[in-house]
Amino acid sequence: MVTKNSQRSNLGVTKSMNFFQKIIKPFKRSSNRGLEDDIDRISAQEQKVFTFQSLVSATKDFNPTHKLGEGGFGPVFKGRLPDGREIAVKKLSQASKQGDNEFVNEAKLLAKVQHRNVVNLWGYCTHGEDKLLVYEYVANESLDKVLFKSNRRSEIAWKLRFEIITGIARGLLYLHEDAPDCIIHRDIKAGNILLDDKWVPKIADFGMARLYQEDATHVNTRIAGTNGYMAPEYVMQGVLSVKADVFSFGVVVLELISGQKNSSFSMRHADQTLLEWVYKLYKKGRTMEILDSEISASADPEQVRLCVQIGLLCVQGDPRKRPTMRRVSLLLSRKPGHLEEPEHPGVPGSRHRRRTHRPTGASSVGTLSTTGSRTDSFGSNLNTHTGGSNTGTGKATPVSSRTPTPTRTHATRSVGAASSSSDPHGKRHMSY
Ligand SMILES: Nc1ncnc2c1ncn2[C@@H]1O[C@H](COP(=O)(O)OP(=O)(O)OP(=O)(O)O)[C@@H](O)[C@H]1O
Repeated sequence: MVTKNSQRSNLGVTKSMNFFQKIIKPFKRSSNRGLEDDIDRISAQEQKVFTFQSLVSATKDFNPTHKLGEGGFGPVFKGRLPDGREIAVKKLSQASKQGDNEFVNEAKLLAKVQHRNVVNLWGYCTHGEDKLLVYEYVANESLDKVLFKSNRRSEIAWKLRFEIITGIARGLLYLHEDAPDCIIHRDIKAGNILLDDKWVPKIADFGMARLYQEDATHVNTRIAGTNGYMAPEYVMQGVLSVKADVFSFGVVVLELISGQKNSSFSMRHADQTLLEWVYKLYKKGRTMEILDSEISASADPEQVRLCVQIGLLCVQGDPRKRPTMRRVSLLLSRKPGHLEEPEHPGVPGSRHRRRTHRPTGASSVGTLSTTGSRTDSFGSNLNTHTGGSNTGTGKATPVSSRTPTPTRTHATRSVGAASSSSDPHGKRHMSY
């Protein structure tokens, strides 16, 4: 039996429920929507996807006043995200013929490459024909501008230069041995070292070869290196290994010490390169004469000598003799006991290279091709298998026995004789 009292109290419950629902209803709806928005945002962040509209807003519609410059891969714009973070947006030129899916897959992989000494890729965007990469913005200029194109050279005193050398070494070691997918940069040069507001060096443009695969008809001269920094074996025979990056690193080290640009040094002194000049002075025991006169007062002679010796070890003609980046980092981080004597430096190559003949089934790297005969003991020839992993056994796969693939190439880690170490992780691919 329903009493008046119970009716009244039921009414009270219903009334208060209605009241409660009224209060929470709009809140519930908006909180659901908020939740959905959050999930969308978080998943976009996870996927590292930027909408085109967000990049248009961030760069004020790619306003020319926001343009930081234009390199071989296309223009770069400075932008600011709604959360205040500054970004550098690289609009890739159409030369990247990749399809959207392939681009997205490669960009996702590159976005996992995160280190204090590399320019971190925060995400990407595809919009019609456009493909864009979104990087952290690095506030100071690139090393080449500070060192060669301004009168700011003296701002980077010796201590700073030593720290820059150490930072680049760490970044390269990470790319070679510790990144999720092992990366051979192929274009280490002063212009690809960006400096942040605390002068921390960050390696830019890593992994671009993944986004700019060339095909049989399209010769991509941009991705494979720059004048004055390229290892001779890469230029002449198309043999690519981590040791090619070590060579380029050595050139940057010697440029940092001397304050002289290798390519313009050769123009001024027709008969020798910066590397040969350094080598001769080193051999004569006149190492301190190599040092940039602008910073001689600030220099620690012992550190200068160490860096010259490391630089010269890195630019040796024979890649087997060059140290790995792990060894370089170790040498820089403590006083070396015994450091071997560097041999004569190799002749650095330029961008204008000879295209060698490609044997059937071999895959090309940049503008160069592998040759079946170059399965050197230093071991870093191409491995064109896409699915298999580098086992770290150090055995270079003969080019002729490999499965050709037009889209992706991997190289085996350099593990041969004297100087190379095996892949500590054993299972990582080589990427360019
Ligand atoms: N993440 C970044 N933060 C700040 N500036 C950047 C960033 N990335 C690139 N830049 C600047 O944008 C300009 C163009 O850079 P980009 O790397 O595309 O070409 P480049 O280094 O000038 O030439 P190249 O393509 O021959 O290497 C340069 O001035 C570079 O310093």
